[in-house]
Amino acid sequence: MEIRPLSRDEVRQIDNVAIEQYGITGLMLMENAGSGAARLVNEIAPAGKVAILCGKGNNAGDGYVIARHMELLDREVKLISIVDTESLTGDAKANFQIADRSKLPIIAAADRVRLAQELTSADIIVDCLLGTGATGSLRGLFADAVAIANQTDAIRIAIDVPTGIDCDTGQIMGEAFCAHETITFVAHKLAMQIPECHQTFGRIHVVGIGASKTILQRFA
Ligand SMILES: NC(=O)C1=CN([C@@H]2O[C@H](COP(=O)(O)OP(=O)(O)OC[C@H]3O[C@@H](n4cnc5c(N)ncnc54)[C@H](O)[C@@H]3O)[C@@H](O)[C@H]2O)[C@@H](O)CC1
Ligand SMILES: [K+]
Repeated sequence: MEIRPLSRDEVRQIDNVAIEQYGITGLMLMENAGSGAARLVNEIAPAGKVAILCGKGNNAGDGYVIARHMELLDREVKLISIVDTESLTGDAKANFQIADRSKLPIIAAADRVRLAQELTSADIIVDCLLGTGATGSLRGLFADAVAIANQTDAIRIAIDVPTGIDCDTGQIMGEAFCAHETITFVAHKLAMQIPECHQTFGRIHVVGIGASKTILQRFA
């Protein structure tokens, strides 16, 4: 089913309707998002070490799901959290805990030096720092992580939206993760229609999250 480009508010509406009116839980949506993204990452970059950069919100939650599915695809994968994982909440926390109990490598990178060490050894960097919940200029280590990732030779893959670009307006908030590929959920976001932004998004792929046709049809 073809969906038109969506605003931040519209994707939130879809998530909320699926969760509140249809009983498709946030965890189900995240599992579909993350497993679909993992399969695509594996297709886009079938060999090499994968580093998944994680922030604090549900975009990070996707990262923890992606890591679990990448491991099942026999990929060498590590998670790099730039926030204190104790501060995670909701579905992101749940998927962090699953990853942790599953003994996936989760590295706490609390400073620039550690971040640079961890990112320079990766062949593929997956950006799960910020998604549609990003507001304002990148703060603290978020800005450092984006800058360091952009300086590497790795294949850079953004999940949902590259960190640092506003998904509605395309405005760059300081520096944006310069993605070779973006795996976005449900449909393109408004900024993906803006020609000046194409360089930041790279090639765009759409992955469904399992919201049913009755939920999506008003956005067709
Ligand atoms: N149930 C759902 O709503 C689903 C959400 N999904 C994912 O969730 C994402 C949206 O999740 P959230 O709304 O939690 O948002 P984000 O994951 O974008 O995170 C927002 C959080 O990051 C921090 N933050 C915001 N702007 C910042 C800045 N400029 N610098 C540093 N920190 C900043 C704040 O703590 C904020 O609470 C989507 O992009 C998608 O990847 C998918 O898993 C599909 C299902
Ligand atoms: K992202």
